[in-house]
Amino acid sequence: MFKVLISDPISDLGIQKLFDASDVTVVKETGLSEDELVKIISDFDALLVRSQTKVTKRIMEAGSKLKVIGRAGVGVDNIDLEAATQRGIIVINAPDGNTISTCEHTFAMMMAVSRNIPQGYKKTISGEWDRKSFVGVELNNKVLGIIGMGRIGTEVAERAKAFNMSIIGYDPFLTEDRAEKLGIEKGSVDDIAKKADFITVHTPLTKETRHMISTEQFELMKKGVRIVNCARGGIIDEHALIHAIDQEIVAGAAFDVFETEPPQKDHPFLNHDKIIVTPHLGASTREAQENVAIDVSEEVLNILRDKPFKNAVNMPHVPSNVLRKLQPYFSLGERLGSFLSQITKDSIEEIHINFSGELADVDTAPLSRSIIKGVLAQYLDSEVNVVNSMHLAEAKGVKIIRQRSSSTKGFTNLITLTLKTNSGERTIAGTLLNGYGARIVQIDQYPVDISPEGIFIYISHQDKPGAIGKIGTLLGENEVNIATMQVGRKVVGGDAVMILTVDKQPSNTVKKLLIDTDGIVSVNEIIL
Ligand SMILES: NC(=O)C1=CN([C@@H]2O[C@H](COP(=O)(O)OP(=O)(O)OC[C@H]3O[C@@H](n4cnc5c(N)ncnc54)[C@H](O)[C@@H]3O)[C@@H](O)[C@H]2O)C=CC1
Ligand SMILES: O=C(O)CCC(=O)C(=O)O
Repeated sequence: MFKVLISDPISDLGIQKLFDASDVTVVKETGLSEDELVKIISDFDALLVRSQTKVTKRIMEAGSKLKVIGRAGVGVDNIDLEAATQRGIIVINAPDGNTISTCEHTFAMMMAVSRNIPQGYKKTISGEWDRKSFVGVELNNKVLGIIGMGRIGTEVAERAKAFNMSIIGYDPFLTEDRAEKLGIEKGSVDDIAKKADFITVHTPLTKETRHMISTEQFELMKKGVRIVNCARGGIIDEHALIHAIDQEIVAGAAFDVFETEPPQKDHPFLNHDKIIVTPHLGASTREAQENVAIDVSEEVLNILRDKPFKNAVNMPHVPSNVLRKLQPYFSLGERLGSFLSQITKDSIEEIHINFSGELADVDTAPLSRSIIKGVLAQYLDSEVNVVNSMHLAEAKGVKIIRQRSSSTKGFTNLITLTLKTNSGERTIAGTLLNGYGARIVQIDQYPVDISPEGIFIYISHQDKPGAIGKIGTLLGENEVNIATMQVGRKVVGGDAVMILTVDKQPSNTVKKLLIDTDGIVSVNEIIL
C-alpha cells in the first residue's frame, strides 16, 4: 500500500483518482512547518504540494521512502530540485492545467491597472465619488512586451491581438518563424523596454531571470509604461520598480507574486496608489485547480506503479511518441545492465552503450538511464533509479559513452553494452524479437539466446569432453534443477562458457563444488 501526503490545499475533485485507488492511502495535512514535515515524511511514498510547502533537502533526507514529489501547478521553485535528483526522487509538475487561468488573470490585472479599478473601487465604497483621479489608458493600439513566450506568454499574445495591441516577444527559444506565425515581433529585453506601453513577464524564476527587469531596464523604458507580473516574484526587482514609479517612468504596476510570499505588512507595494496586488491568484480558478490536481494525481499513480510518466522536471522531457517507441526496451535495457554488472568483478571505469537498428533513430537518453540503473543497482540497490542513475555514475567518476550504429548483426534492433574496467572489458547485447520478447543474444564474444529473466549460473570453463556432464550431475545431486542450458566456445578445446537457467539459487557449498571442479575457471550467479 502506497502512502501519499498532501501538504497544501489541492482540489478534492482533482485528486479523486488517488482516493479511489485501492493501493493508495491519502493523508491530507496542510500548513505543516518544515520540522513537522521532517517528523512524518518517512512514512510516505509521495508528497503532493502547491506552492506553499517548501520542500527542502532536510525534508527529502528524512523521506527515506519518498519516490515522487508532485507539484499541482507549473513553478517548482519551492522544491529543492538538486537534492531531489541526488536522492533519486522524481519531481513532477502539471504544466498545462493552469495556463488559461493564469493568462486570464494577467489580462484581468492588465485591464485593472490600465483603468485603476481597485483604486476606484476602494474610493467608491468608502463613499467618495471621484471621477477625476482615475483616468486610465486604452489597450487599443498599444505595444505589449511579453518576456517568456512559453505556454502562458503565448496565450497572452493571442488574446492581446484581440485587443488590437501590437506585440513584441522575447524568449531564448522564440524563432523568427514562430514569431511570424504568432503574428508578433521578435525582440530583445532592451527592445521591449524601449518600445512597450505594457510589459508582462511569463518566465520561471531562475538565476538568469532574477531581477531581469531592474534599474538598467527601467531607465530604457517609455514614460507611462505599465508593468505586470503574474509569474514569479523576483523576476522584476521590487525596489527598482518603486524607484521607477517615483521617477514617473512607470505609471502603474500589477503584481500577483512577491519576492517573499506572503509579503511583510510594511512591504512597499501594499497601499501604494500606483500598484495593484493579488495574493498569487493566477491559478486560483475551479477549472485550473481541478486540471492540475487531476494531472498530478495521474502522474503520481503512474510513478508509484512503475508505469510511464511524462512531466518529470528533474529529467529531460520525453515526447509521448518517443516514449511509446522506447517503452518495450526499458526492462530489457535494465536487465542487460544488471546481468553484465553481476559478471563484472572489477571496478567499472567506462560504460559504453550502442544502439542500432530501429533504436538508432530515436532519442535513447531515457533508455540509457534504465541501462545504467541496471548496472549500478547491484552496488547501490534502492538508492539508484532512472532519475539519478546518470548523475550517480558520473559522480563516481564513471565515463558514459553512448553511440548509434547501423550494424545490427541481423537483428531489427540491438542494444550492446560494454563495461570497461581496469582489467579489461565485458560485453552483452540484447534485442526484442518480434513475437518472442526480450533476448540476450551475445555475452562477450559468444552468441547466445537467453530470455533475460530468472536465476542464472554463468560458468567459464575449458572446453573438455565430459565438462557439461560433470556440471549437470553436480547440480542434480544437489537438487538444483537446470531449466535451460547454453554453451559457447571460441575454439575446440579452448575457453568456453556455459549459461544455465536454474529453478533455485545454488547454495555457497554448491558454488564451491563447482569452482573446485576440474576445468572450471569461474562461476557467477546472476539474478534478474
Ligand atoms: N501566478 C500564478 O499563479 C502562476 C504563475 N506561473 C508562473 O508562470 C511561469 C510561466 O509558466 P508557463 O508559461 O506555463 O511556462 P513555460 O515553461 O511554458 O514558459 C516559460 C518560458 O520562459 C522562457 N524563459 C526561460 N528563461 C528565460 C529568460 N531568461 N528570458 C526569457 N524567457 C525565458 C522559456 O524559454 C519558456 O518558453 C511559470 O514558470 C510560473 O513561475 C505559472 C502558473 C500560475
Ligand atoms: O498553486 C498555485 O496556485 C500557484 C500556481 C503557480 O504559481 C504555478 O503553477 O507555478
